[in-house]
Parts: sequence; C-alpha cells; structure tokens
Amino acid sequence: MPHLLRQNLLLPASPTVTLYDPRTHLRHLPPAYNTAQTPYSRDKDFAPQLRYHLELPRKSKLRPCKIIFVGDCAVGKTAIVNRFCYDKFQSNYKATIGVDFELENFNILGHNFSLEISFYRWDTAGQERFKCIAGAYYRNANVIVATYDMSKRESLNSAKRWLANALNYNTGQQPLIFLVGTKSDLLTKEEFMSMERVAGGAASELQAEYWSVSARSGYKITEFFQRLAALAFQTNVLQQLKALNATATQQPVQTDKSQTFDLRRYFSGASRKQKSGCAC
Ligand SMILES: Nc1nc2c(ncn2[C@@H]2O[C@H](COP(=O)(O)OP(=O)(O)OP(=O)(O)O)[C@@H](O)[C@H]2O)c(=O)[nH]1
Repeated sequence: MPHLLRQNLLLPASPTVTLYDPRTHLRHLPPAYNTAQTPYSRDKDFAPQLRYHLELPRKSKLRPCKIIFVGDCAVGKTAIVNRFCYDKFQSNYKATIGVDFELENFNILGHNFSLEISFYRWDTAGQERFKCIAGAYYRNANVIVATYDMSKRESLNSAKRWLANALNYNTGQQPLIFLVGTKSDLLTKEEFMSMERVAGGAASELQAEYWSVSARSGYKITEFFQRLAALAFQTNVLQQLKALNATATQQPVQTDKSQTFDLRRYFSGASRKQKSGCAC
C-alpha cells in the first residue's frame, strides 16, 4: 500500500474518492421516451460487444461527446441544460449571446465519459458577428438536439429547419438525433397528447428519438440526459471497436486462416508481453 511521509509520520495515502451520483452513474441503457418509437436501441441493456470491448486491456481513451442544441430563440434550450446541470430554473428570459457551453461528466459502466453541451444563437439582429463561428459550432457534432416549444406549434417546423441546417455541417458522420418538445407544463392533458402525436410523427420522419420535457417541473429531464449520454457512449465505444477490428484485420497475426481472429486473445497477449518486458 502506498504511503506518504507527512510530518515524519507514515500515513496511508488517502484513497481516490469518486462520489456516486445516481443521475450520472449508469450501469444499464436507460429506455427511450417511447420504446415503441425510436430509431435507436430498444434493448434494456448495452450491446454485449460493448461490455466485451470495455474489458480489453488496450482500448483508447473515450473522446468527449459534442452535443449541440438547436431551435428557435426562447424555446427553452438553456433551461433544459440548467435544470439538468444545476437543478435550477429561471422564469425570466435572458437571451443567449453567441455560444453557451456546459460540461457534464458521466460514469458509465465504470468509465468516465464527458458531455460537452453547447447552445448557440446567431439569427437575431445585432449578432451577425457570431455567424462566422456557426460552422465551428455545428461541425463534428456527435449528438444534435432539435428543440421546439410544445406551446408554440410553429416552432416544430422551425426545429426541422434548424436540424437540417445542423446536419448540413455533419454530412460525413451520423450524429444521434433527438427531437425534444419543451415546456410541457404549459399544456393541458389533451393539448399535450395532441402535440405529442404530431411531434412523434415528425420525429419518425426525421429519424430522431422523441422526448417531451419540462425544465420548470423537471419532467423527464434526467431521463432524457441519461438516455442521450448512454446512447452516445455506446456509439462511441462501438465505433472504437470497429476501428480496432479494422486495424487488426489489416495486420494479420495468425497464419492459419481457418481460425477466426480473436481480438481479446490478441490484446491480452500483447499486454502480457509488455508487462514481462519481452522485447520480441
Ligand atoms: N413554463 C415554462 N417556461 C419555460 C420552460 N423552459 C423555459 N422556459 C422559459 O422560456 C423562456 C426562454 O427560455 P430559455 O431557456 O432562455 O430559451 P433558449 O432557447 O435558451 O433561448 P435563447 O437564449 O434565445 O436561444 C424563459 O423565460 C424560461 O423561463 C419550461 O419548461 N416551462
């Protein structure tokens, strides 16, 4: 056990403490808002090959996940993020100027995974100077969250346009797409159900996963972010696994072609060699 020499006393080193937070510590894949209607996994758990890959001794560090929120001004983008990150809600509207940015750390299956969340405004008068950074904001998004205000039906059409614009900057990759209806607390039960039917249809067309939320009441905010983080994590790890497999198949290590290539044996063998100091 490592010791520290403090004031001539041998004291045990204090253990690294990771506080357990049920909001951000995930061990299973959280369900979709509507499990019958999602383009993504309907399983109750992560893909088996993901758990298998995470056990491998040689895997690269997980890249942070870039999430962009798009949608009309005042639909509630900032409020959703603030409710999840700080558990706070402000009823007075303060317009976002340029880009706002939040970092949220998850621990998924024992691995650290960060979400880089940003929301951006560039379409209002006097903010033309921010247009030049639009490309940087949109590009390389792992997740796009298109938001609309459930109490303003026209904002759903705007959300579709915002999403199309963001996708134009991400043609080389396939970001996860969510369509999120905000301010569900402002609707009666009938209005809510009617709006969900319309927006659910739009989400299917857009091949997006649909969620209704309320930053004011907190309705489905945590569930939404947990689902988003877990799906982004799974996509990230499976992409890494695919890249490793591609590299491994380009460098055959077996001469007997009748045997299938076992990635786990290959990497565990490599790590044993390293530990024993064998240079061959
Ligand atoms: N009733 C209700 N009001 C909300 C909710 N979410 C946001 N609002 C209000 O809607 C207004 C706009 O919210 P913001 O989160 O600032 O909207 P935004 O999309 O970030 O706006 P921009 O910064 O202009 O892009 C504020 O007055 C919020 O208090 C909600 O869930 N329920």
